[in-house]
Amino acid sequence: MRQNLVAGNWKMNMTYQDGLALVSEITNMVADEVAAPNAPQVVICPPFPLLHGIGKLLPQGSRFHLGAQNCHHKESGAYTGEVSAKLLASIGCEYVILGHSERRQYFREDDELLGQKLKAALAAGLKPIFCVGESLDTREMNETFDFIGKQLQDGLFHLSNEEFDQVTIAYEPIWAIGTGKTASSDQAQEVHAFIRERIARAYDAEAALNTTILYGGSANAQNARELFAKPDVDGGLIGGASLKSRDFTEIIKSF
Ligand SMILES: O=C(CO)COP(=O)(O)O
Repeated sequence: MRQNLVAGNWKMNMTYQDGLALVSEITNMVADEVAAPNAPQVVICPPFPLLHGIGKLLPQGSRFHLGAQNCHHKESGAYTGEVSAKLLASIGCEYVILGHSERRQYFREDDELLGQKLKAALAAGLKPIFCVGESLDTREMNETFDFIGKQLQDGLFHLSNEEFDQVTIAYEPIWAIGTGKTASSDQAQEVHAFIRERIARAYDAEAALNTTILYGGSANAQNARELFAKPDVDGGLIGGASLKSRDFTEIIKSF
């Protein structure tokens, strides 16, 4: 189902104590607001050890949801140090980020592995937030659309219609992540519209209209409103600015 959504990807930041304090601040600041009709769903994606504690702080049945930043591709077994999708679901996780460029780059996650992770997440009842996005080189060579088309085709469009229904897509240009150099709202809109068109081709027009597509990459309290005003931008996947309660709350209110 297409919805306005803001997800905070904390990456490898925060201690347990700081994380709980941050979430308490955010839920208090957001609860003070009368929910606007287009108020977004909010997904908090902290590191694994914080998930359970933060889950307990999120008001039940509210617009706050819990998300993980990764999961293993097998259901269970001898995989020392790994975390299964099933375990995540059992502690109240609803979402999982997959295909983030940092995991593709630093942990060599390729389309085949991501395909298995998508299946494992979906089998456990988690909703994947699947990331795509081009490097600066790719953009400068005018290959952005080919590159993202291939990421979608090889990484995501093998899912069945029912499986694809559960997926949120995040467009995160690598050159904008953590650089303070955000894509312009027009650049974001252009790629989001392209993604929607490719979904229509791979599935159907209804699937394209129903897919939530987020923008990520140096989104902040100053630029969120302009980005979210674009017709194909349904919200954001926020890194740095999700670590500050005031900034993140401002972004949540930017619809
Ligand atoms: O990678 C991101 C979210 O997943 C974006 O990070 P920044 O918002 O820090 O650029």
